[in-house]
Amino acid sequence: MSKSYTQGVRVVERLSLDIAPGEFLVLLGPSGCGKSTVLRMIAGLEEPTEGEVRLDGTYANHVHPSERDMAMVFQNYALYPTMSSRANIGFPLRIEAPGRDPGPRVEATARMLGIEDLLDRFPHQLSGGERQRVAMGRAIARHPSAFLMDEPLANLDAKLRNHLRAEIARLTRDLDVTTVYVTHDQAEAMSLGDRVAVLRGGVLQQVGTPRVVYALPENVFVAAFIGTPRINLLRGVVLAPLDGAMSIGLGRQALVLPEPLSPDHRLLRVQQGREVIVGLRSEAVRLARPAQARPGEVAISGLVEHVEFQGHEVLVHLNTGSRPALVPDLEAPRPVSRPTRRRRREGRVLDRLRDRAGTLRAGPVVVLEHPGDAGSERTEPAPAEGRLPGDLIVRTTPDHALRHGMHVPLLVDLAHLFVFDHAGVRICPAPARSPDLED
Ligand SMILES: Nc1ncnc2c1ncn2[C@@H]1O[C@H](COP(=O)(O)OP(=O)(O)OP(=O)(O)O)[C@@H](O)[C@H]1O
Repeated sequence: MSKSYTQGVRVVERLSLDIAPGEFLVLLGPSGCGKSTVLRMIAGLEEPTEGEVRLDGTYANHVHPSERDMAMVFQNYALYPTMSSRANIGFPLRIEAPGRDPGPRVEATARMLGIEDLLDRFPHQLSGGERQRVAMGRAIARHPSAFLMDEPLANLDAKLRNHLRAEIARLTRDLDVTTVYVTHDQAEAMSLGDRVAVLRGGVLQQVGTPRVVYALPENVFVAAFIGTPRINLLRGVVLAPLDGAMSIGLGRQALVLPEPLSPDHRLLRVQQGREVIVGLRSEAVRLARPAQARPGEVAISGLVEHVEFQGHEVLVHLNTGSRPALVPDLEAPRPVSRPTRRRRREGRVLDRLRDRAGTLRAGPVVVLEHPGDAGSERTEPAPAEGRLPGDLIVRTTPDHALRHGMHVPLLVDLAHLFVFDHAGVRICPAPARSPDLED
């Protein structure tokens, strides 16, 4: 299905998703990517501009929200301020079955959520977490066929969020109710979802189990959006000389691919001379000398730029002489200078062109700052605005005595190497190859 609010501008672009009965599906993406719009179309609060919503296989575009047997939970609780928790939880039951006493269901729901002692309080007498529990109670009490949750934990502090997250996971599992959950928090998505659907600019990028979207991201955006610390993305170039070992040049250094080449590495040969993006999660690199290399590990080195102490671990920001690839939607917003009149006019023309094209809000997944000069011997990485120095972040234990300016040896585990083409699409591991992870 697609959705346009203003004519021609699609905020959801040909999204196709099958949600299984009892499944917990998370819609994940940055602010404004269309998650809530998708949820509202499922709820019936918005009608798709094109396409179909099917409920249990039946065309349902025109089915009124109240007829869809779904319960929504919002970020802002949306409790009736003049009603007690008891009345709030019982409200949908009274609408559904007027004349029947909602009491027993309300009591049972409150027991399930551990909020029996809050039933006679009013919303202004409750904390944020308690209000959200009451809102959950109101959704659960009706025994709907689906829960739709729009960032229900966004207004709570981190500790409470973790606690309620665990509660939501337990409740939805126990109740076995199909749940669609919207969030921009990847950690929340990964810990809750049976599957995670990653959206960007209204376009579905990938849908899969948390394990698959983490281990086999289909493009640079998914790779960068999921996982902390964020994956390292370095601009590289594939070097495949006829008479020597194949390698991926990373500015000042290169990853030499061990012989015999693995099937995935062999496929990289067609990229010879082309710019690629190398993705290394922090677990793919360790601080160790070349002599300690295990099979499949190759040596590079880096200069310590910054050491981030986190207690149980340390994040080391290194300069390896490569240049980072930027993922536009994920970079910190840059200060916008006031547009000149000319630029404003150009903006309007662009908007009109975009309108006429009918789509697409999603630009390129990745931006290579200076296309064409990837192979050149630039030794200094160009630091992106607002970023910490260094092009590679490595996780290590706190017992390494590291200081700014130290030169340290590194081992890269090629089993954890991702390679994306210049447009950001994953080419290694090869997309067709699906290790046992793909389920
Ligand atoms: N009623 C509306 N009229 C016009 N544009 C809208 C309307 N609702 C949403 N939009 C636009 O549609 C796009 C998607 O919005 P949506 O709320 O679905 O995104 P989201 O991913 O849920 O974002 P957030 O996490 O910030 O809520 C945004 O650009 C938004 O400005």
